[in-house]
Amino acid sequence: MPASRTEQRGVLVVSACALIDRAGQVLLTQRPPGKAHQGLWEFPGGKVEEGEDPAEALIRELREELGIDTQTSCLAPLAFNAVDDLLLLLFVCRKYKGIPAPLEGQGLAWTAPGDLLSADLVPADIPLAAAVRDLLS
Ligand SMILES: Nc1nc2c([nH]c(=O)n2[C@H]2C[C@H](O)[C@@H](COP(=O)(O)OP(=O)(O)OP(=O)(O)O)O2)c(=O)[nH]1
Repeated sequence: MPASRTEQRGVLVVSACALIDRAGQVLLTQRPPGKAHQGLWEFPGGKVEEGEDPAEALIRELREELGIDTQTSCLAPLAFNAVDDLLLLLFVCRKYKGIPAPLEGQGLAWTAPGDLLSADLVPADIPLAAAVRDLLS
């Protein structure tokens, strides 16, 4: 798979999403065994690939990982975090088609905003989770 432009510059851009259901809960997904941060919880999403913008990458990842469809107009930028060579972009999405399913065998947890920071999060996600909690409380 070709390296993205940002990877070549030494920065890995990752788009992720606070997916919010009608009850106001937020979806966390669990990193699979054998990968960095295995077993920790994160927001669904993934790396921005060559030729994609961050929203396009997120739409693709949500389809691949969870089997849901959304569109750029339903993604609102909320926050970012930059740690080492990782630039993490967090969007909020309340409007999507389908019911999120663990298509890659990952754990899924619908989480109340007030409980987000109690989850065993990937470290870079802690300030992002605080931003989501503040948005929803
Ligand atoms: N998807 C996602 N990744 C995150 C979050 N927080 C965080 O630090 N990351 C990191 C973990 C990974 O190093 C990278 C995400 O890339 P990824 O999910 O496509 O990576 P991966 O290792 O699962 O996939 P791959 O290398 O096999 O392609 O960003 C988050 O909230 N969501």
